[in-house]
Amino acid sequence: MAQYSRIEVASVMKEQGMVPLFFHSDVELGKKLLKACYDGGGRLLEFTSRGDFAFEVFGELNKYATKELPGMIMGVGSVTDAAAASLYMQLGANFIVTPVLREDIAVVCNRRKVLWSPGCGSLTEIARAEELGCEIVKLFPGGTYGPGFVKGIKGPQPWTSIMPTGGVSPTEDNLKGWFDAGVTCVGMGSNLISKEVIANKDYAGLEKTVRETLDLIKRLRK
Ligand SMILES: O=C[C@H](O)COP(=O)(O)O
Repeated sequence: MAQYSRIEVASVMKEQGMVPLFFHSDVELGKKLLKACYDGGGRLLEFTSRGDFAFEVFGELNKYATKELPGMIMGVGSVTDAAAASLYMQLGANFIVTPVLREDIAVVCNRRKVLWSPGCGSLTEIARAEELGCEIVKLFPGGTYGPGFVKGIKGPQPWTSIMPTGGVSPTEDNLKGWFDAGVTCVGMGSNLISKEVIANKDYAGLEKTVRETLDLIKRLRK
């Protein structure tokens, strides 16, 4: 079961300002990516459920993180149904991210007091997610909506915590736009843990980018 309460998870998401995410079916490679993010200062990561053996791979990565990376919070994204959410929680997922708002997933996560973040694309969906107890909503695909959409939502709903995901990149221009608009954190996959990083096994490069991006986010928030 989850090792961190949803309050702890939400607070690390907010503090870190970024949720790195990836999928790979190779456990050993996944451990190296995880370690690079951790050594770069990351303390929370989303493994996306996007391919063969995702359950097994997550189970192994979570065991590794629990044993070798103290304080690392592991969650699962791209979860599309309540059965999968339940299984991932059984494997120790500390949070669940979904591409769409599904009330059955909200129910199973709430029952176990596990933070869930649904992909939303309208103010009506966001409001419904909050009624169901969502703390941080994922704006998906974030790049399609843009920072202007976030600014618009923060007008009538200043309490809403938003995590744009999809098309976010670790550049100053891109992140400044999002944080100036008032996001709580951003989700970052292919522009951070890129195909090139994986193909070249550039773990040192990933560690450096994670460190620099976390520093950049701190600076942008001042
Ligand atoms: O839900 C995850 C997103 O599809 C990741 O998008 P990204 O690779 O553009 O960061």
